[in-house]
Amino acid sequence: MTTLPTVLITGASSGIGATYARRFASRGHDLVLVARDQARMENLAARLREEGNVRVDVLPADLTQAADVARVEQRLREDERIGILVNNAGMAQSGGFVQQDGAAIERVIALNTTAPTRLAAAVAPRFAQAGSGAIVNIGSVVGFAPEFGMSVYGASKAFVLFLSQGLHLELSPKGVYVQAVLPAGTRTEIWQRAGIDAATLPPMMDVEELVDAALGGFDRREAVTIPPLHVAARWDALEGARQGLLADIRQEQAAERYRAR
Ligand SMILES: NC(=O)C1=CN([C@@H]2O[C@H](COP(=O)(O)OP(=O)(O)OC[C@H]3O[C@@H](n4cnc5c(N)ncnc54)[C@H](OP(=O)(O)O)[C@@H]3O)[C@@H](O)[C@H]2O)C=CC1
Ligand SMILES: CC(=O)[C@H](N)C(=O)O
Repeated sequence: MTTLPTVLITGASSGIGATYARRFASRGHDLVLVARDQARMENLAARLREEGNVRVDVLPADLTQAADVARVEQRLREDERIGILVNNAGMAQSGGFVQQDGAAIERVIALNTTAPTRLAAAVAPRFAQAGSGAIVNIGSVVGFAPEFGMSVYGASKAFVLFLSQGLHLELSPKGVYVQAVLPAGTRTEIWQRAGIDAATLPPMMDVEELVDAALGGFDRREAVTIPPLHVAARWDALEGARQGLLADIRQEQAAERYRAR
């Protein structure tokens, strides 16, 4: 019998992360749950153990704190049963750029970019050595949309997409699967935590629908999964335009329109 890899999920105490935990447990995977709220994760863990005969460990960590990130990195390096990392923990923010203070900006960047990058870096060498493993990074369609007026959050999610695409190119030839998942508005606590009244926003996707679609992309080994994108050809066109732009960049000379007359 093949042993399924253990899945370490960050932000597993609520929303998308807790739903991933339920879905992976129902597929028979053991889990390591990471977030700050230990009691909430213990509750979820107890339910999953009861329902699914799976092993569930709880690893409390504040991923904006370097020492806590280091403990999770250590677990990822040393626990060889862990074969899937879901980098899901994240936070949004309300208000425009001029309303953000430095500490709030730093928290968003630490949680949404530094932590997932460090956790991926902790596990990637072991996965590459083994020739297997998967890293799932939760981005957002906001990363495409400076128009949404969430510049720091959107930039952090653009980073997640870029990082995922870079890791996909580097690691897939070594047998490691990297997936970026880009949800749009999904009904979770993220809105309330950011001080945004979700009732004032257009209708959103249900969290189970989002995670089931993301897992559909995972099973098909998609590099980028965008559950709310209805016309898949739009993504292919964007990628095609990007490749076309790269083909027209020539580093030895400025473009004609910038040359002195
Ligand atoms: N819901 C949406 O509309 C969308 C969400 N996303 C992304 O999905 C991901 C999950 O968000 P979602 O489920 O919606 O939101 P939730 O607020 O429900 O979940 C966020 C999770 O992250 C954890 N978390 C927050 N701060 C920290 C921290 N400092 N250290 C460790 N864990 C932390 C929370 O747990 P705890 O408080 O216990 O630490 C919680 O488990 C995020 O990356 C978000 O950006 C992307 C697009 C749309
Ligand atoms: C707060 C948001 O904007 C949301 N989580 C998203 O990424 O769509």
